[in-house]
Amino acid sequence: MGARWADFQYEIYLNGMNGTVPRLPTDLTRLEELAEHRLGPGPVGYVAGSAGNGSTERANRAALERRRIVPRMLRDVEERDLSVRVLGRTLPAPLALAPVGVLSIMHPDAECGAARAAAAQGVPFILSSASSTPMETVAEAMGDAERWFQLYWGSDREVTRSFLGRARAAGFSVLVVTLDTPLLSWRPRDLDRAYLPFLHGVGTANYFTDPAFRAGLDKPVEEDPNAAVLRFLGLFGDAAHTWPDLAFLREHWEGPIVLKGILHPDDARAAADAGMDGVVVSNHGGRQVAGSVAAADALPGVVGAVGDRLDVLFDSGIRTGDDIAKALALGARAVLLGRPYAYGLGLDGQAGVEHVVRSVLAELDLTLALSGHASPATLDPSVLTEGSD
Ligand SMILES: Cc1cc2nc3c(=O)[nH]c(=O)nc-3n(C[C@H](O)[C@H](O)[C@H](O)COP(=O)(O)O)c2cc1C
Ligand SMILES: O=C(O)C(=O)c1ccccc1
Repeated sequence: MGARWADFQYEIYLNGMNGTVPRLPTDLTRLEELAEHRLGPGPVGYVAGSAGNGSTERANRAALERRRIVPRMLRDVEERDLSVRVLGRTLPAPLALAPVGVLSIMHPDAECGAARAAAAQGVPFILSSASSTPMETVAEAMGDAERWFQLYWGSDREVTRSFLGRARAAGFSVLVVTLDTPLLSWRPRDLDRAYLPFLHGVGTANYFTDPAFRAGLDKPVEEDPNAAVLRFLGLFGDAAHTWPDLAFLREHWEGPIVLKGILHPDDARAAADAGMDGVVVSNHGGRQVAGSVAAADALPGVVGAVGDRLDVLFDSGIRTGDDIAKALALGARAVLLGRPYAYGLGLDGQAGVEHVVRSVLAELDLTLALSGHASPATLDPSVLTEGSD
């Protein structure tokens, strides 16, 4: 219920009566700067960095900030409910944690810390193929909480088939297939430091524990880790896939499938034609195509093309509760939160991720209430205006 999210505001003020203030800022746009000061330059550079000169990342923020909410008054927002129906399930709020690989570079609790935080708050956790912890270990840390698996759809069918079987057996219920990363982009912050976590064996846990992956190695991973890393780099992506290949995934995954990285209405139509259940409008947080269309600018076109055929989710640039409100008003059913929770993890482990989730949802609840909306259901494009800068 909405009130539950807004309770965080009172909790913070009440703690203040004992002289306690939050350990992390409640304006989540400040987390990046804090992380830059407190965390190692290689890891924070990897998370904060993006493609080219960063223009896509800046465009993502500008496209959200340019849109402004027009608040309405006297509409009875006393009882509020942020829950939404997405992919046949009810989520307590229109939010999931985005797949973010290699989280052990942020904090030793890594994916398990983030997953426990998501579980504690009732928000789905999307585990990356490139996690630093095997999927079974993360699943165990979550109990029966909602978890989705993100697939890097690589060039080895046996490894893909094995990942899908393992993910289903470990209780991951939705498959999120990332299409925008068949190759890593030109990322100057990482290039200038010659920093790539995988070369140090971070982010390869699902592969190194996988029977199909291991079967393709001449020597066990433990005996020749470099050969294993090279095999990982050779197969994690596949730039030769085309739309008909989706039939393979449809055949081997029983639950909902969501395609992540959709920016063109025709690609969204192709997803629906291929029997997919959802898309994530995303440019990977500006980390893949420098000069790409801002994700929020691509959202209305995709919603117009397929909004009545499948569920449209959104990420890339979400930093605040009002950003979420804007994405929902543009037609997204829910959003994924990326970098902010990775910084929260880096700065304060599981508690940091919970702080980030509770802050952004409290802010969303209060933003909706103060704008005249008791639930996401009344949001539509008419709620927004494009103010002059
Ligand atoms: C450090 C880092 C690692 C990421 N790893 C993955 C990944 O393994 N799989 C994936 O689909 N997306 C990955 N993403 C992209 C996120 O899922 C999401 O699309 C992006 O973070 C959204 O942009 P934002 O964080 O700027 O809002 C990663 C993003 C970051 C910052
Ligand atoms: O860094 C990323 O953005 C990313 O998505 C990724 C790609 C390959 C492996 C791990 C993460």
